[in-house]
Amino acid sequence: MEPQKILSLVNVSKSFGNKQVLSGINLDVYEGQIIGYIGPNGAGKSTTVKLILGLIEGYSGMIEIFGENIQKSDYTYKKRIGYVPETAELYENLTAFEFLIFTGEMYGLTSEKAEEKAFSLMKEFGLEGAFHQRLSSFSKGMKQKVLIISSLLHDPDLLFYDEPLSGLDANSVMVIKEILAKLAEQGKTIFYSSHIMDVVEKISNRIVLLVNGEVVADGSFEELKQQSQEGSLEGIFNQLTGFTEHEEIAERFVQTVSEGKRL
Ligand SMILES: Nc1ncnc2c1ncn2[C@@H]1O[C@H](COP(=O)(O)OP(=O)(O)OP(=O)(O)O)[C@@H](O)[C@H]1O
Repeated sequence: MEPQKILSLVNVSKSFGNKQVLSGINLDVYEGQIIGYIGPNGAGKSTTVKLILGLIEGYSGMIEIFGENIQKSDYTYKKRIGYVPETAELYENLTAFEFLIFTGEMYGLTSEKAEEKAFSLMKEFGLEGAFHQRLSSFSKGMKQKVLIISSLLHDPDLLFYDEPLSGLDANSVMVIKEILAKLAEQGKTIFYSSHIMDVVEKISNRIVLLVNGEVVADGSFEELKQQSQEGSLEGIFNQLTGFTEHEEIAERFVQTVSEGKRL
């Protein structure tokens, strides 16, 4: 059976004022794919994700999710989506329990089911003792785990993760990587945006590189490696973004830092 197309971007362009941020993005994403969506700071990655999620508006081209044009469909498709944003506004005064019940119910779970699932998932992360504590008292990594749980409570088919491992320790990173691989095996589709190249290299089965709002590479790590003759995704990234100046920049930076000190 042909894999199902989950997400499609056709010639999508977006400008903020007179600044063009995305220039004709074409992308078809299929069931079970883990897309590593990478690119330099300001390339337009978050903008792409926010457009797909309907969080920002005003673009040209077409975006389809689960076969429906998002400009024409109602909001029901959102129930099948999970999202961990780059910077999250957590309701810090709520406890983890309250926050997770709230998001679970918003996505259509009963409060009993949301509580049961939220507690079990918190427990798997070793956070059951903090279930009734306010999020304001959570460490960065604990908050990140709560966000990951909230993105999965309703068992979505399509996941958008923007730097999801931010603040997580090495053990937790291993667990999340494994979880993502298992979710993809079950047919979930994951759109994964990150700057941590070795993680992207390991977990993605397809890598899309965005530079200045344009897709400049799209393929598996093995395919990109063959095209570029570089051994690591970091090397491929440097090569395709034309960046070779790290030593010179560091040299000038440190020189400036050490200038003009009064003794
Ligand atoms: N609401 C906005 N208004 C004006 N410009 C914006 C807005 N959001 C993003 N931009 C601009 O769009 C460009 C792309 O931003 P975006 O956040 O999509 O980049 P990114 O690839 O996710 O970067 P990073 O890796 O740093 O997170 C940047 O130049 C940014 O300044």
